[in-house]
Amino acid sequence: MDRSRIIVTAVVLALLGAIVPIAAMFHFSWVLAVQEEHERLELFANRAIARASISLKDAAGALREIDRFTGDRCSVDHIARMRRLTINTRSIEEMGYFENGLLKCTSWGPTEGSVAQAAPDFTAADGVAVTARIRPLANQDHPLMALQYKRHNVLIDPLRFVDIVVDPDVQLALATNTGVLLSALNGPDPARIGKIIADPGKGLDDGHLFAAVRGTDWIAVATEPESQIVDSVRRRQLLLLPLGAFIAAFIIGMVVWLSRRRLSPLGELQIAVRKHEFIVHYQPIVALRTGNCVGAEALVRWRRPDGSLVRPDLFVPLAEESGLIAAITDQIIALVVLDLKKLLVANRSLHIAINLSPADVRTARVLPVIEKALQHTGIQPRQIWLEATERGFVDVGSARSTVIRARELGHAVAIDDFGTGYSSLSHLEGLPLDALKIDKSFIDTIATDSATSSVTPHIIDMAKTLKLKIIAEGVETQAQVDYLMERDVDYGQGWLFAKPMPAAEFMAYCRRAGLPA
Ligand SMILES: Nc1nc2c(ncn2[C@@H]2O[C@@H]3COP(=O)(O)O[C@H]4[C@@H](O)[C@H](n5cnc6c(=O)[nH]c(N)nc65)O[C@@H]4COP(=O)(O)O[C@H]3[C@H]2O)c(=O)[nH]1
Repeated sequence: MDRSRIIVTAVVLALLGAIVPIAAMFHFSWVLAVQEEHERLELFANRAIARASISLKDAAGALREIDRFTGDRCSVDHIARMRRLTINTRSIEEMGYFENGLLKCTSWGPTEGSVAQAAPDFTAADGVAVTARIRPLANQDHPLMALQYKRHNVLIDPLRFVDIVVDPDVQLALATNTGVLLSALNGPDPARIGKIIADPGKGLDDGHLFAAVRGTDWIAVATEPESQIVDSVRRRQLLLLPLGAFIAAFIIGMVVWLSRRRLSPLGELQIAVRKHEFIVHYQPIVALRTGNCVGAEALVRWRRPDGSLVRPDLFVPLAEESGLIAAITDQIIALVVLDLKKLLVANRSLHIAINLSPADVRTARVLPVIEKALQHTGIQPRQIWLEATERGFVDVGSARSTVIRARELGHAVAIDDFGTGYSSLSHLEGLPLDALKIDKSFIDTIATDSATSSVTPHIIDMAKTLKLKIIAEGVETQAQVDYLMERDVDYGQGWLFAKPMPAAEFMAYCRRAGLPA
């Protein structure tokens, strides 16, 4: 992902991180307020059911008691008994006695026997038959409910069933389980109640919150306008919005931190390692006397997703500092094998020099990696040279054991950029090296009157004393070649011969320049 895409992604994530938690808290405030209100409405509906059941139980008790009366029916005693029960039972408006399906007397006295017994809507669990709505002769506009047990019945004002204390904004309705509306409190909309009874539960309908509860014999519905929860929502918002703002700030902070990390050089390098964004260019090494190509130095390049190449001196120091260099070295080893296996197998005199970091030299970790990479390839270990700068040999003890082990495995080991650090002859004497690369800065002084120009012959002499092969690095002019050849320097590497190039070009170069016998 390139920088602009990372920035756009980070901005989008930060915006989402800011909006989503706050929007979620608005939503939760609403959901919690609705949930609480539903519970309150459910409580009212439950109370209405309990109230209706108590009323029904009282009325049924009165009916059973009058049924046990043994005297003459509709006698003074019978009527007086019915009246007493009517007065003492809160829910009962009137009690009546039927004979042959016609009302013969009530708690208020004998009747003319013209009122017929109403057909029941349902029979409750205790055997009491319920007729939901009957219109008494005395008050046709105010329907009552009739409960009937054997020959007696009682009339009940349905309002008694919802006779509970509720807020004025809460509307209550009670219906039979079969859906017949019995009574209502605070004037609920009958159409809405009808809809809710048909599908009882909790919810929001046309700006009204509702909760319906189904009892054994009844369904109670409590509703109220949605606007009633505004205060409750605000209260919750006051609590939850700071939490949302905190989460938003946390997410934005994380996005900024992660994107800065991702955009930092180290973050980019880590991703490059993970995505194997490295390639190898090969710079030919030539035999100065014949001009033949004897091998190449493998030089890493970081190919960015946009195709641009990053020079190693821009990222190798960071890779060494962060420890990522180990993974990069491993990838370079694998790439060298992949790129040049055929060429190396066909030309045993060719070698490829791989650069090791100081840590690689210190730990020797890289040796088994190379051993494994060469397995079953046909490439001989002596065709892989290992190069390390003077910095890699500072800790002589561990460097020495790595060099010894590398040479046991068949590799040649070269000291790179020689002369730029603090290596001295005595320092080198302790290391069983194979080759020495003279740094470009010394080659540059050849045929000049620079102050350091006198150092180059000393380095050459020193290498010869130690019987090391000498490779002159950064050769750019024929004058430098002539000078080096005069002093029997074996090999040269530099732009005069070729710049670092991809594997295919290097193979073509070798064919052109010729290979040693
Ligand atoms: N102006 C000029 N330059 C010349 C000439 N001949 C060669 N060079 C450059 O000198 C550098 C030689 O590599 P080095 O001394 O090992 O120095 C290397 C090496 O220390 C390090 N490096 C490169 N690849 C790797 C790698 O795979 N692993 C590790 N650990 N370090 C690497 O990065 C350094 C720089 O590598 P490069 O940028 O490829 O630069 C290369 C090469 O392109 C010339 O005639 N004129």
